[in-house]
Amino acid sequence: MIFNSGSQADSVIEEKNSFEELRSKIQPFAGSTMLVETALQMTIGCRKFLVSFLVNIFTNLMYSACCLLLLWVLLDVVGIGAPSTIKNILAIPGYPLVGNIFQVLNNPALVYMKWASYYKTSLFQVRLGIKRIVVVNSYEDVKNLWIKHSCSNNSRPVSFTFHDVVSATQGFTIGSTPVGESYKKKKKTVSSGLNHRRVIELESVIDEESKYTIRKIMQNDRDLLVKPSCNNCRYYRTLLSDVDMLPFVQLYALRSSIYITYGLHLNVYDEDADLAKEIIEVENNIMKFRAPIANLQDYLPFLRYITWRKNVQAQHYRQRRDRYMDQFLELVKARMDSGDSEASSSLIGKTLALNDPKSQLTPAEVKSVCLTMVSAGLDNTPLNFNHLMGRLSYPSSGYYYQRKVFDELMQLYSNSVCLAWEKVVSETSCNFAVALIQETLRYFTVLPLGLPRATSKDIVYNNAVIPKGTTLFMNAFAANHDPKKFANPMCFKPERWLNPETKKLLPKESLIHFSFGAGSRMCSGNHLAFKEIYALLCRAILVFQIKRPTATDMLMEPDPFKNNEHPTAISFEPKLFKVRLEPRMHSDSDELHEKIFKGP
Ligand code: HEM
Repeated sequence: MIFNSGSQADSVIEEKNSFEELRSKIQPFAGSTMLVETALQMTIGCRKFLVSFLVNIFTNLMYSACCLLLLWVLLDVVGIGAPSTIKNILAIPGYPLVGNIFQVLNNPALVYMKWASYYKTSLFQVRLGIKRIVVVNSYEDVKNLWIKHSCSNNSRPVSFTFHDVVSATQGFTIGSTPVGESYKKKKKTVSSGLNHRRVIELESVIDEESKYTIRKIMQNDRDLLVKPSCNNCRYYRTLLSDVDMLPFVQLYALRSSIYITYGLHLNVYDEDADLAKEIIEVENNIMKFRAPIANLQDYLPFLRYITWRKNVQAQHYRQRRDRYMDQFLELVKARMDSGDSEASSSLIGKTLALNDPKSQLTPAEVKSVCLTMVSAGLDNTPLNFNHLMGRLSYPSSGYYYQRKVFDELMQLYSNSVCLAWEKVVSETSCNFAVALIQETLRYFTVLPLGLPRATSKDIVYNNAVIPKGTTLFMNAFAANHDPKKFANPMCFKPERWLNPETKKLLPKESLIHFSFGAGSRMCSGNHLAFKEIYALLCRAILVFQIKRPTATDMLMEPDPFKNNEHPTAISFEPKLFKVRLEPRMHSDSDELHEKIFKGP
């Protein structure tokens, strides 16, 4: 036998000695020498097998550990495959290979905000698997990087789940299209349909849709159907009078976008109810694939082969979406062919009829515009409105805000709810209502991390060069709650948008929030969203008193993070809450009641 080392030789000699000792002990008692020999051989065999087995395991473990160590050195220390660090910007410490990804899975905006405060810097970089991302937290840095550097900060990053799987057939929405010629054409089309002037022209749509929504809310509650002067529902309220406003507002936003886009009236409470439910469900689920962190496979590519369930889900929603998106497009084309004027004057109708080859969109670009229009405001507008309703249902502060809006409307419109009902669609003159909406947009910041940006050129900022192609996250929640800009930022205070003496709105430039983003890729639907919320809010306050729900556990939790049902989602998704609606009584409330039920 060849011994590898002295210690191994020693152990064999030791083993032999103990074997002789054992033999001498057994010998006197053994009936048969053969039997003893066999027993001894077996004992030694087992022992040898056990030792070699343990040595094998140990060797394999050592090999695996060495391989992992080597992999870590190559990938993390040497940096093969790892995104390179940007000099002069703090890099938040993370873990090998995955970086910071598992630290920011839940409520990433809150985690970033805490890091900004802990490391005393608004600007830092994180590593999410194979991607390096610069996160910007303060009001001032957001303003500088998004507005002053808007030409270099004007693209969108491309992700595997959203761009390659979900968007494979209908194309990307405009908000997720990287900058380029195609983006410019699509953006121009949507902007021309949603700019300030065009939104004023869309008054009739908002008038009809907000009236329809208020009527449906009233029809949903038997007590609200009675004329206000005969109504005594406040004496016998039950749990049934608590209402979840979100589905009504989602249908309001959906009907408005479908009409603006295709010139079609969806009968969302009757024959198109299933279709409406399908669109809301599918779009809501697709939004989840856009979440900046939830799709781990975007950052850890090897998961693309393991997390097949995510891909299957993404493909499933894509197919469901294809069905209704293709149907809408076919329908609008057929209506245009049959001379339907509403279809021809819709956004898509006008786009399809365009003859200028320069600005003409390809079929894929038309699909992308349709998709943007259907999906963009479907969640954000209703969620903001709903948050505001929750605020108004708080007994002292909320009731006070409603009184302020109502009194101002009465002062503006000759003390008539009927006149105010008409005017709130064409004018946005109620300062307190505007302030309430601005404060809701700021405080709630429905998209706390906005939509990610990608730099299209190098940006030199504070001694650092942020290279072209870097992903930037605007922590819009942190910037909107920056104490250097907003005094007492965690407090919901609509008055901050008003001049303390005149009670008029502050000039636009003096106070800005980032809930619609900023710069060249700011939300194209901001005028429409604002107008939709303003008209519905004023009309709701003219007709109802929004009260605390009868079930006390249904009162809204105002902190968006605590109230967030899906902390990994891209937008805040509040837990279910309700409000109670009582009819508002004013001198011409009965007349308004009749008006709401008249006509289409
Ligand atoms: C309260 C409601 C809404 C909120 C809070 C909101 C918020 C946002 C945000 C944060 C962005 C990213 C901006 C940036 O990167 O700077 C965005 C982009 C966009 N939004 Fe909205 N949005 C709302 C409603 C709407 C509506 C109703 C539409 C249209 C029907 C719309 C259309 C778009 C489009 C087209 C973009 C992409 C702009 C681009 O990339 O050039 N949004 N929105």
